[in-house]
Amino acid sequence: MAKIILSINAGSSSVKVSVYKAVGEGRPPTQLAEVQVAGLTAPPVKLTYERGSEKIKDKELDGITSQDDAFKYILDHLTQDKGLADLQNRNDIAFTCHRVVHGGSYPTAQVINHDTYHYLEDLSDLAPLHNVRALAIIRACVKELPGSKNIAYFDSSFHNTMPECVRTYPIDQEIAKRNQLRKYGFHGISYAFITRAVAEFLKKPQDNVNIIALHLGSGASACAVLKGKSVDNTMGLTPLAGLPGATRSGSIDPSLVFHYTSDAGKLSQSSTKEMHLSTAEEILNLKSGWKALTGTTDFGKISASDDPQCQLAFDILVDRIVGFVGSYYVKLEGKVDALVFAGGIGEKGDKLRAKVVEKCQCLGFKLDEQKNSKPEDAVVASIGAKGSKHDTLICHTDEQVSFLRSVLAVRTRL
Ligand SMILES: Nc1ncnc2c1ncn2[C@@H]1O[C@H](COP(=O)(O)OP(=O)(O)O)[C@@H](O)[C@H]1O
Ligand SMILES: CC(=O)OP(=O)(O)O
Ligand SMILES: [Mg+2]
Repeated sequence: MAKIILSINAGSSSVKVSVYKAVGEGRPPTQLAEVQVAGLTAPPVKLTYERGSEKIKDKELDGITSQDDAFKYILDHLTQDKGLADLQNRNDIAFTCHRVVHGGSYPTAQVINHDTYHYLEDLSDLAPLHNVRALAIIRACVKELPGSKNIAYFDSSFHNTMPECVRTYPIDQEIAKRNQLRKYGFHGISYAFITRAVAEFLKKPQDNVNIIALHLGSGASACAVLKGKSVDNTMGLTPLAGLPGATRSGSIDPSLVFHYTSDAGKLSQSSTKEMHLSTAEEILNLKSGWKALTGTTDFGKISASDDPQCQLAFDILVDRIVGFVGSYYVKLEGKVDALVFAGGIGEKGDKLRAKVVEKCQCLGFKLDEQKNSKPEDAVVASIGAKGSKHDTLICHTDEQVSFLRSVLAVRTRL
């Protein structure tokens, strides 16, 4: 019987699952298929599926409203695909690897058992759009796939190398330690993939790579990578800090919430037994960002529109990104191999890339316009102008491969 591994990535607006087959000790598993259910914050929800030459693109789905629904749909889709001969039965699935955004102080992948599950559950309030949903999928796996082993890897782990002065918030340190209030940073699974892929592209050892990386998806962040390690990330205690996103405000003056509503500290109506969300957290995580400014969370539409609110949303993202690029350029002392764009917006948004790089021209970044509008279809593609001081790259990040590698690295037997 084939040993099938599912890599499950519950993002804030999508669920992406890659299917792999274990081919034996010491050899990397082979990828059989990739499936994505996207648009959970901007219906219609759409299915994309790829297995060899078999492709489904943007098929509209009804009745799917959560990451949990999406996962169950994906599981049925995979087992019912006659062309996926190695996965005809749920018992074929031996391992389910999960992207969990907040891993607290976990440095490496963890097998899910009673203790690890509850540790992650306790962290749910610190990643309200993510952990609760990833844990719901883990519970679904335990129920629907009793024969498979669940292993989790974390978006926060890559940032464990951030210096203390970056990690520490200037607040009462006794309270900070007791309540684990510090900057954790997120999108680390993607930044680990980007760092490794860019090192290969530049033909440099990974511990010699300095980049400013931008993961711009429904959640957006920037990361400063020095000698292959994260030294700063714009997200913080939770994924709310830093850049704005589809439904998130990004960094604002923290006292704004008390002026926005006097109910800021009360539990929101969408709180559940699993998710304790204050009114302020709900406003800043779910009712802000592009959605609040433009009514849509689709940044492709926002970029193409000449509506003034869309243009404002576009300009806000550009402004916040270039602010962090400048800050990280200084943190890296100008020794920057490349500025790297990744994530749905980073990979597809040529207009945004053009504007960001134009504003960063004073630092030595310049685009080749033709390459930017028609980038090479490769994992990493250069879009920088010939002769510019620093290169600009697009990286097609693959979080599912990245956390699968991290799981394999801890030598869980496959
Ligand atoms: N052509 C495009 N230009 C700019 N943004 C785009 C384009 N196509 C898709 N996007 C945006 O990419 C984002 C989704 O990114 P992705 O990284 O896949 O999401 P998630 O954070 O859920 O993993 C959405 O905001 C979507 O609108
Ligand atoms: C951490 C985070 O914000 O993830 P996503 O962009 O997938 O929502
Ligand atoms: Mg994502």
